[in-house]
Amino acid sequence: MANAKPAGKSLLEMGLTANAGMVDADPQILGICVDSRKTNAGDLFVAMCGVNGHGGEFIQYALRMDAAAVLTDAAGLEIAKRNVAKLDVPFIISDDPRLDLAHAAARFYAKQPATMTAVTGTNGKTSVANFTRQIWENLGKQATNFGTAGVEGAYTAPLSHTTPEPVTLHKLLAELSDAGITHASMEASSHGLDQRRLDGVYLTAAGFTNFTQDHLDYHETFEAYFDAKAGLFTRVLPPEGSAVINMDDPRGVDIKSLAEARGQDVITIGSNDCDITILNSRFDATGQDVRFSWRGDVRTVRLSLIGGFQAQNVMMAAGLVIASGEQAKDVFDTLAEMRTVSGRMELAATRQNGAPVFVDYAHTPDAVETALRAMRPHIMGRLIVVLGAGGDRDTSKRKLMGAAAAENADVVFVTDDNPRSEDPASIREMVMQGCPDANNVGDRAQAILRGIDALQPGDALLIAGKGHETGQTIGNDVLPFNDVEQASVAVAALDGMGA
Ligand SMILES: CC(=O)N[C@H]1[C@@H](OP(=O)(O)OP(=O)(O)OC[C@H]2O[C@@H](n3ccc(=O)[nH]c3=O)[C@H](O)[C@@H]2O)O[C@H](CO)[C@@H](O)[C@@H]1O[C@H](C)C(=O)N[C@@H](C)C(=O)N[C@H](CCC(=O)O)C(=O)O
Ligand SMILES: Nc1ncnc2c1ncn2[C@@H]1O[C@H](COP(=O)(O)OP(=O)(O)OP(=O)(O)O)[C@@H](O)[C@H]1O
Ligand SMILES: N[C@H](CCC[C@H](N)C(=O)O)C(=O)O
Ligand SMILES: [Mg+2]
Repeated sequence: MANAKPAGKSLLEMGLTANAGMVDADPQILGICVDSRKTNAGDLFVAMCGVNGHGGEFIQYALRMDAAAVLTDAAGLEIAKRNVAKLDVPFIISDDPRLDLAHAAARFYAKQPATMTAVTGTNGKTSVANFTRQIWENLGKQATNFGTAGVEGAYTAPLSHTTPEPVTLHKLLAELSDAGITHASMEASSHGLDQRRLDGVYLTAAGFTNFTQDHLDYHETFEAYFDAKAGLFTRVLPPEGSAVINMDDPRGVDIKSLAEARGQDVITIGSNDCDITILNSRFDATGQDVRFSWRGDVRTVRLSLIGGFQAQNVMMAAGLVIASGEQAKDVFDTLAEMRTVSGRMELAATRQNGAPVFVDYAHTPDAVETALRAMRPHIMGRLIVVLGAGGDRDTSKRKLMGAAAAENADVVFVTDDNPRSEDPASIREMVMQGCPDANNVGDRAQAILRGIDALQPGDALLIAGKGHETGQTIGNDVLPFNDVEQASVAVAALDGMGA
């Protein structure tokens, strides 16, 4: 792996000016750190106000580790003054330390793939980012995508956040650049946007998929959640960038106005009178044929993907690639090559009687409804679903997820999905409030086995919520668990190993 750690930089080179402490000093900054427990000598320590407390409390410890400078806000400075006798390093006091951190990290690492896109929206970010990378690859580019499933494509690495925090993000971008990656597509989570994690990235284009309920535990109101997402267009994407917008979502029109007000070019996607218009679709057991137009020019493509929403995601990826400079015809010529994104409507196993088992990452009410409704035209028989809801996450979505399952599937199994610190039975009870007739089977492997056992010829099973995940988080333990593997094991157990 390339060593992306740059030589030291002065505060000035990082765009920072000291306005407290030793204001005349401009030390060489050797690294940037947001956690006092990981601070090294020579680091810029960034003390931010967080969910659990103010990072200002930890300035005293960072200084003991010989941090060379501190970036914080007025409250952080007051806390430091209380805890430290003499502030003998430069302090940068900012109204928005997270924003300054993002730009400082960009200047510190100072490299990124030249062509970069980001996508936001409640659902579809990972899928769009992955399809964008696949299109670039098919056009012969050195490309990666990164987000919930880590870094994928010509460069791979694990990630702990969907949108990495600025230091991790810009270190990664420098590594990608050093490894010869010229094109990268990333996910912009609402947490990441709210916390300014990607404000230092130079984007050529940005996409908006949709806006429905999730993460109200963090954002509290729908408007705050929407504003966080809108920040991708009002703050991060520069005026010379292009916005690619799903107009079938009711909030697409709002994003379009915001993008136009900023002077950005707009490419619209939708089923009516858009730049890319999905005119018609024909679904079968293995995929779909899509008839669409690009600025009036009609084409068809065969996609080996299950679910009409996946065609929307593919078209959004095509829009992002076109917006980033590729010829539309070349882009559309690659679409038949799109492969399933891991854990997104992925065919995990097929029973001897022909009934398929799909694994999907639907973990919001809208995604559960969308995924189940999207499967209907592909199947002839009943639709069975296994789902749960995560612990330590938006509790108000649980009942709604249960209701979406009851309304759109014929048989429902409610099970566990990363209960984390919560009591798993209580989470299932909250889901069951939306689907009182469902089967309540806590053990996920057991629920999958029972769902698969229920499959008759022509039926299909959707195992929702964990997608590509490889663990079940119970308390602080992460037990190995993979829905795709469990589906194969269950089919083999029921139909015989040779099945
Ligand atoms: C709720 C949330 O997003 N929290 C993020 C936030 O933490 P925070 O600032 O609130 O941290 P805090 O615990 O209040 O501490 C305040 C400050 O004191 C510092 N500190 C704390 C303790 C100490 O001993 N020393 C010290 O210096 C902390 O580093 C922090 O800077 O800023 C941190 C640094 O950027 C993030 O790592 C952290 O992500 C936490 C771990 C997290 O789990 N975030 C999830 C919810 C998240 O971001 N998810 C989205 C995807 C969601 C989705 O779409 O599904 C993502 O992009 O991954
Ligand atoms: N365009 C879409 N509209 C509605 N639902 C979608 C769409 N695309 C994907 N989904 C549903 O959402 C699930 C998650 O998809 P994906 O992982 O691409 O979204 P995400 O936005 O990255 O999610 P996360 O917030 O976890 O990062 C899919 O498994 C599918 O059920
Ligand atoms: N990135 C999302 C994914 C949730 C997936 C689901 N398996 C869960 O644990 O709730 C989150 O952390 O909210
Ligand atoms: Mg994602």
